[in-house]
Amino acid sequence: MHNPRLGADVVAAEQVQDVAVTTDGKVRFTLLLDASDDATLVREARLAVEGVEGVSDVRIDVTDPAEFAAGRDARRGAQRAAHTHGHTHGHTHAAPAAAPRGPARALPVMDAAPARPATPAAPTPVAYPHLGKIIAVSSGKGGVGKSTVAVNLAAALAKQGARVGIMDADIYGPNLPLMLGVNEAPPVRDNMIQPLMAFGVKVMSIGFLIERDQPAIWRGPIVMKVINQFLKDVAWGELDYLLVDMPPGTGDAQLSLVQATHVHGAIVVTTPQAVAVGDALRGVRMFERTGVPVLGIVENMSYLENPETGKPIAVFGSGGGQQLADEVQVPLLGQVPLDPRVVEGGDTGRPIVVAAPQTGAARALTSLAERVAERVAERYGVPAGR
Ligand SMILES: Nc1ncnc2c1ncn2[C@@H]1O[C@H](COP(=O)(O)OP(=O)(O)OP(=O)(O)O)[C@@H](O)[C@H]1O
Repeated sequence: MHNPRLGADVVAAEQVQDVAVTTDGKVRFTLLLDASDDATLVREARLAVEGVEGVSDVRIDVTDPAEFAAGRDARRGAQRAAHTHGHTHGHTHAAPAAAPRGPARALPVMDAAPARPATPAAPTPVAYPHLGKIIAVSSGKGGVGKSTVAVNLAAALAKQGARVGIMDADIYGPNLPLMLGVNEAPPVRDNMIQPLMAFGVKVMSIGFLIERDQPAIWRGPIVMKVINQFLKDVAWGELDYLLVDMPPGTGDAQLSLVQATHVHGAIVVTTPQAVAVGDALRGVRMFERTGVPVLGIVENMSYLENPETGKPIAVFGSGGGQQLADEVQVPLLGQVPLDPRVVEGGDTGRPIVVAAPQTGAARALTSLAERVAERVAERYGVPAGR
């Protein structure tokens, strides 16, 4: 497998580490992925290994090369310390052979303990074909209107006849209940959590399960559990799209989602200011590094419409979304104007595409939904039954 950045094979370039194989064909390895590495390497590596005869399962831990090196040094230090403690038993210890950094240090066939128990292997993503295309709506920083875009996109896709679900993975600030005007404990039937319905969209939020004022004491591992449970234990039925409203930034939830399932695409929301665009760029890179195709950029709060002429007034500068889209070579899927009715829609639980569909903002969000459906169809074909 060739890495275009290095002009070399990934194995020769020592990007593949800690290879372990079980007798029943499970393969696990660490892939060292530099920030500037090609986005598709993870998926290519998975496909390449899956294509090998006898391989039944592939787990890839994607790690930053610097982090990997730091972790290795720490492990070596610990190994040395362990070997220098006083021994009363009679055998001699071989010096802790500093593991030769040969290319792709293949461990022998391994059925017992993992080589590096301190770093749990990334779980193998589970496919949920009945959920349709899973699309993460993300942003580099908070407050750019990511949840607003997500709920309006969901409602607009449903209006266009698609079967749509939306869930949030934001344990710190779940916005869906307020923005979609639904907030009650979801019923449980046959051990499955029943999603709530709003504007033709099936909704599941952490906000349904926690008290509004409860402190956000949940951290990392809980995110993974919640995401898995929402994917597995919610009675979504057959969907065309499942939108996931991600927390801002590039943290646990993003990683948890891509480890939990195959994410078909990401939409990155930004505002026109350069600073928001810089954060968004990091968001895009994160998805690329984990093999999730970025479907495109949405520029929100792009401009204000002059109430008399309808002409755009650039309040926060202009061109940021396009600049980001050009830089990462994905389309700018839409530009949504600033409109106080968007806020009202969010606060009253009636998304603007439903409450005031004739407004410029609603029209921009509706055409955004069309563009997203087109992008998904270009990549994966038109959903069955549509
Ligand atoms: N196009 C718009 N015009 C006017 N107000 C908007 C627009 N988009 C979003 N807003 C408002 O901006 C605020 C932040 O939006 P939202 O909660 O969707 O952002 P977010 O990026 O999801 O933030 P966080 O992830 O931090 O919760 C909300 O009050 C929302 O109503």
